[in-house]
Amino acid sequence: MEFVDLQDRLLFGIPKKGRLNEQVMTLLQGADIQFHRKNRIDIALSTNHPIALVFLPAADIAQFVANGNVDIGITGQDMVAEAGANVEELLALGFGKCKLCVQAPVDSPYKSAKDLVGKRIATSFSSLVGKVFQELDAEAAKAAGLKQVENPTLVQFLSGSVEASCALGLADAIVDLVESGETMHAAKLHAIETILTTEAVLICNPNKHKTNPLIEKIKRRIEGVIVAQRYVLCTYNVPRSQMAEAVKITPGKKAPTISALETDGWVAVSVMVLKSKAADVMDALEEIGAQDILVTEIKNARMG
Ligand SMILES: Nc1ncnc2c1ncn2[C@@H]1O[C@H](COP(=O)(O)OP(=O)(O)OP(=O)(O)O)[C@@H](O)[C@H]1O
Ligand SMILES: O=P(O)(O)OC[C@H]1O[C@H](OP(=O)(O)OP(=O)(O)O)[C@H](O)[C@@H]1O
Ligand SMILES: [Mg+2]
Repeated sequence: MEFVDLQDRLLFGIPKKGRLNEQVMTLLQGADIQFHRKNRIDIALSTNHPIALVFLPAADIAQFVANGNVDIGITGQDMVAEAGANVEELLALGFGKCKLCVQAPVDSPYKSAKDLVGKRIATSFSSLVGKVFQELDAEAAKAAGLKQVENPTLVQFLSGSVEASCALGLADAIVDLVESGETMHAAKLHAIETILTTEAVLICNPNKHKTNPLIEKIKRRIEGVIVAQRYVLCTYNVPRSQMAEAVKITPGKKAPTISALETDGWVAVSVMVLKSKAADVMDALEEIGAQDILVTEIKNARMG
């Protein structure tokens, strides 16, 4: 194998496949972190920064960052919690949003996690789930005046297709991620408790952050890409008498930029608006007499 010289490069752990991969690739592109990845090689040197991208399973990234095998990385908060990894969360990225839920067959009598004490639970999150059920076991024992329960809950690790385990008779319930609920409903399961909510995060080894200005630069660039993805720029003209109303509708991220127009009694406003709210904002502005309302995409941003 060709020798890859990683000396003096910041190592950046990237999910190599799965739900987070595509969006992370978009972030890297937006942040202008260029690289060339050879087929089937999991380390790619950036061509315009002293960075090496290390493509890893999302589940391993938190531990790699905590151990200092890579300096920074992107993975889910669920993965950080499961690994019990000591990492610094630099930035929540706003994608990979889902919940880790206890799920039971819809035709089962289980209505809460407590009902599953002494039963069999299948999950890919055996460390987190083990802790949850250890506590529930202890509570059940205490309530019964015992030192410990006779039948401790059995938490069984499965690396994938966890939702099939109830139908296969392997488990009484499962703990797995839920986003749309499609997978859960297709397996005739329903959520009876949420253990945590999660999204993708940029993480860093706690000892590396303060010493490496490149980490701060990457964070700022990624932050800019996220703002640009989330917001649009709205400009409009409005009678000065309606300015207070207009500011209520478009308060902006910090404050709107307001400038006087040549036409007497009118002002021009330029303001950032959440993309998801843009159509409602345009309706509301029109109602108060605003004119020439334009919404434009933001390509990149740096906020104060
Ligand atoms: N349905 C989902 N919706 C949103 N985010 C999700 C979803 N499933 C997983 N994630 C997030 O993505 C992270 C990585 O999960 P993913 O399933 O992509 O990895 P994987 O299991 O290694 O890949 P694959 O499923 O391709 O084998 C999870 O830890 C979670 O944070
Ligand atoms: O609520 P939903 O929108 O259906 O999403 C939840 C599913 O997404 C993930 O699976 P993934 O697609 O990563 O497949 P996997 O089970 O092979 O990991 C997760 O493990 C759930 O099964
Ligand atoms: Mg998966």
